[in-house]
Amino acid sequence: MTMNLTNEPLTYIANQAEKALLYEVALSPKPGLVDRYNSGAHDDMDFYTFIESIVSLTPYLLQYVQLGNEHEGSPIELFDKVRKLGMQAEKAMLKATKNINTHKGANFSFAVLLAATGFYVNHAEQLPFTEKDTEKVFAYAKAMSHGLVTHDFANLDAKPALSYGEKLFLEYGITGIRGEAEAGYPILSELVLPFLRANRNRPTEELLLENLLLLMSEVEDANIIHRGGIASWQLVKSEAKQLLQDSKEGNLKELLYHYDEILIQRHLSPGGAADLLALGIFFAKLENLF
Ligand SMILES: CC(C)(COP(=O)(O)OP(=O)(O)OC[C@H]1O[C@@H](n2cnc3c(N)ncnc32)[C@H](O[C@H]2O[C@H](COP(=O)(O)OP(=O)(O)OP(=O)(O)O)[C@@H](O)[C@H]2O)[C@@H]1O)[C@@H](O)C(=O)NCCC(=O)NCCS
Ligand SMILES: Nc1ncnc2[nH]cnc12
Repeated sequence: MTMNLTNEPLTYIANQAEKALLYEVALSPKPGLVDRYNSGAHDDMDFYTFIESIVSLTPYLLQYVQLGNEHEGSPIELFDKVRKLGMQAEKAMLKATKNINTHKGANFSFAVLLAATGFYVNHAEQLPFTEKDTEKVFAYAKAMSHGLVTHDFANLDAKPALSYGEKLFLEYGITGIRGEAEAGYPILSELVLPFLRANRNRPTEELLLENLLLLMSEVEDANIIHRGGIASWQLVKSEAKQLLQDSKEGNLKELLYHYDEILIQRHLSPGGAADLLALGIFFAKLENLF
């Protein structure tokens, strides 16, 4: 029998997710992405669309944590509950953005990870998180998402309209955000969080911009692939790696302004990396890293 917490620590957890979404969109200059300076390679959304989107998702962030905290069944049963709530959140988001997809991927992952966090946290003293706490949440998220890829991508041939993610699975076997969830978010546990922990004393903006480049150099970003194909994605990955090297000269922002122009010209946007950056910020906040 689990002990359900009062709302205060649960609200605290949901607030860190809201902050993470705000930090991500405010971070500038981000190559190809919407930020404070421009709309990157997007002509249907801007900074304010993201503000509307985040405000529409905010009440759901707390509900995801509460759902997890009150849950008493299996991890798969929690996934089923949270998927339904996530669909309502997705509807609210699309209403607020006038049908623009700002945070479909982020909403999905925050739903899974906030529910897993809510399930894991039974004592207010568990906050702030240690590395071990974060790992336990990933393990639970993995159990929640067991079988997701097989389940979601079964019978695609019979579906009349396919999402970008579904098309990429059929064409290349790319599993996107579902694959990341089913594996327990290794990109966060093995790449993002070790980087943020090791560099916790650096200025936040610089740290997060570098973290975004690090993600762009590794993530199988379905957004870049659906817009530009595999060759464009490979090129972006190697360019991001090179930029990380070059920025050791202390000119990170200058390099990023320039690379933003390049990705705008190529009409490419690393939306998957942006979502993962927000998730990384959330756990960094729970661990009090900045
Ligand atoms: C499982 C769902 C959440 C999504 O399934 P669906 O098949 O509908 O969508 P996907 O195409 O698979 O993409 C989902 C979003 O995931 C992001 N993403 C892509 N690659 C990765 C990756 N490697 N790691 C992490 N995240 C990734 C990506 O989001 C970003 O892109 C958005 C813009 O995308 P898009 O609409 O394609 O826009 P444009 O390129 O601008 O398109 P055009 O204008 O050119 O047409 C941006 O917002 C970023 O967020 C993908 O969009 C869903 O089906 C589901 O289960 N929903 C249920 C509700 C729910 O979430 N429940 C709670 C959890 S169980
Ligand atoms: N800042 C951003 N710009 C474009 N797409 C995104 N998806 C998530 N964050 C984004």
